[in-house]
Amino acid sequence: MSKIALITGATSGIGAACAHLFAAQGYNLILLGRREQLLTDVSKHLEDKYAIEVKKIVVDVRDNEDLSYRLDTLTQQWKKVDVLINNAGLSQGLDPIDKGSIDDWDTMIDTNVKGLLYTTRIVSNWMIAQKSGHIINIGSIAGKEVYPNGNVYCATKHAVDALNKGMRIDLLPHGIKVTAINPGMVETEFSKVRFKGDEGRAKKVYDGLEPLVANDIAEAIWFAVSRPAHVNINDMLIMPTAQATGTIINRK
Ligand SMILES: NC(=O)C1=CN([C@@H]2O[C@H](COP(=O)(O)OP(=O)(O)OC[C@H]3O[C@@H](n4cnc5c(N)ncnc54)[C@H](OP(=O)(O)O)[C@@H]3O)[C@@H](O)[C@H]2O)C=CC1
Ligand SMILES: CC(=O)[C@H](N)C(=O)O
Repeated sequence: MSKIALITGATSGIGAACAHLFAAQGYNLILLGRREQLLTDVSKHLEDKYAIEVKKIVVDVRDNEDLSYRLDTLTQQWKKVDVLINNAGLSQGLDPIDKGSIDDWDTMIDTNVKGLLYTTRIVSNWMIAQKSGHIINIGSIAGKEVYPNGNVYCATKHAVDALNKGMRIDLLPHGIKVTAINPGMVETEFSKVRFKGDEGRAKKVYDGLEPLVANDIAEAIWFAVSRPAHVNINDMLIMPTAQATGTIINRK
């Protein structure tokens, strides 16, 4: 059976780019996201184009009960996951700590941290059973530096940074590789989501510079996954040439 990649947040951006790249490499895919139509469109396109098999799971990674149920009902064959890409995540707002929305904070913490934990808690056990696997955690430059008004989003990505290091220690004895991929600015739906659909404000983020595109990150992930058995990429920081630090550029 072909190798299997499980990708959270596969309906757009980096996750969708990873789905395309891994499909092109002949992987069968388990794709997760909340938007069913987008998931169906991506899945059908890839099955037609690459003659692979795709399992689509419409789920909110914040809902551990539903996530556990949907993953547990996969067949044993489909639980032989070779690569887990913990990608689902978002930012909400860009406000100073004294003005931030508690609901926004909860959404970011529940998605970026707890959603990643819930998924990993299940899939890591599948990998332990097969004594192999590779977990890719999508962090951010925001997990290395804090920028003005980045507060809670940066905190969630700092948490991912710590979790990545912890997973690497805990899972090494089981022959499981763990890698953090930390992008700078990537032009996806990220900023539109951050600014709650304000496309003008989202576009302004990238004014005057050439950001990364989703495939830049997918290719970096493929590099990490395709290293020989004795090599592990622990942590990769990938920035637009135009972005020297995590400081938000042109985001007002
Ligand atoms: N773009 C950037 O500049 C950077 C992005 N990152 C990180 O990269 C990752 C991917 O973001 P990016 O591709 O840019 O953004 P997008 O908004 O394009 O994609 C985010 C993906 O996550 C999914 N998602 C969000 N919330 C949930 C949820 N509760 N349950 C399930 N899936 C969810 C979305 O699917 P759906 O809405 O269908 O559920 C979507 O597929 C995120 O973790 C982000 O923090 C890191 C650094 C920079
Ligand atoms: C600054 C970044 O590169 C990142 N997209 C973020 O918003 O944290």
